[in-house]
Amino acid sequence: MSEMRLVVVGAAGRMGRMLVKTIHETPGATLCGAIENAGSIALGQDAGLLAGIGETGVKIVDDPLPVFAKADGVLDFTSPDATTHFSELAAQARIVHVVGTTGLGAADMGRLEAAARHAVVIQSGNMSLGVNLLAALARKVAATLGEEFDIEVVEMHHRNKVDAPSGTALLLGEAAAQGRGIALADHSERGRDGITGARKPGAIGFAALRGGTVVGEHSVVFAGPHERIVLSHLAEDRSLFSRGALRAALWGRGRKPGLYSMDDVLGLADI
Ligand SMILES: NC(=O)C1=CN([C@@H]2O[C@H](COP(=O)(O)OP(=O)(O)OC[C@H]3O[C@@H](n4cnc5c(N)ncnc54)[C@H](OP(=O)(O)O)[C@@H]3O)[C@@H](O)[C@H]2O)C=CC1
Ligand SMILES: O=C(O)C1=N[C@H](C(=O)O)C[C@H](O)C1
Repeated sequence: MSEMRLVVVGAAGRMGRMLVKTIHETPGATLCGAIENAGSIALGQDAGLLAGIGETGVKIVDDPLPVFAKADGVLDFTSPDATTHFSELAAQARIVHVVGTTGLGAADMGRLEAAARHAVVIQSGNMSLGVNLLAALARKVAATLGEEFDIEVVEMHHRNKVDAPSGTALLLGEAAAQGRGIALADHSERGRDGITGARKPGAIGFAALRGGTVVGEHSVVFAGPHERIVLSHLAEDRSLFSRGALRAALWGRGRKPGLYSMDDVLGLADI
């Protein structure tokens, strides 16, 4: 099969630059386009030079339409507004859309589902193998332990992260809720402050720390009578996420339209 031609949107961002580098290192994939916001100071620059891998001949532009028309897939770690817009364009072009963007609300997910009727959309709050394995473990542990074990999800990220709780924290909370057979929306406790009253039985709590350059750290705490089980993942480098995104794109090529997760890509759905 020919190399998969990939576009990176948000190409000047932290993840965008890492994705450009990872495409360069991945057999079977080639960079065919790089998109940034209109008005970005990165417009006109070579995406490879910006990513520190040398000249690629792919200049960063702000019009996705002609670029998507020549591509097989798009890697998208941007913002919820940008991602929902790109999902419509990717669906029109019938190309694979890998969505790493977090902070997506229910309406945004509805727009991704609509796009997935026409194209392959792979969405996950965390593209790393380790976190998706951790989620499968959290599901199992939650299914095994009773309600006398309180579940708390704790995360820490760098000072520039704009959304909380992180997409990963929500993914882990969702896995724990599935294990318990409950709906996360009805049991989540966020942002405790002041006289909160005692913890509600069966709640799944979230706490978010921000600071420094932390790539991403997550723990699911099961706190029971006189003992605690803590499942943790520490991301040491963003290439974890970009390599997962590349794996997802290559997996998605030629598949039937639909909304897929990293569990599908990694074969973890039955664990
Ligand atoms: N699922 C996963 O595994 C991971 C997910 N993420 C998520 O990815 C997202 C991005 O993170 P990060 O790279 O750190 O953030 P950055 O802010 O560094 O990068 C986002 C980039 O997208 C650009 N952008 C925003 N809107 C548009 C648009 N309409 N068109 C083109 N480009 C646009 C931004 O430009 P500008 O600055 O001009 O707005 C910026 O360059 C976040 O939601 C984060 O949580 C991050 C790591 C892993
Ligand atoms: O913004 C980040 O940096 C990250 N975002 C994702 C999230 O919200 O969970 C994934 C990773 O933890 C890094």
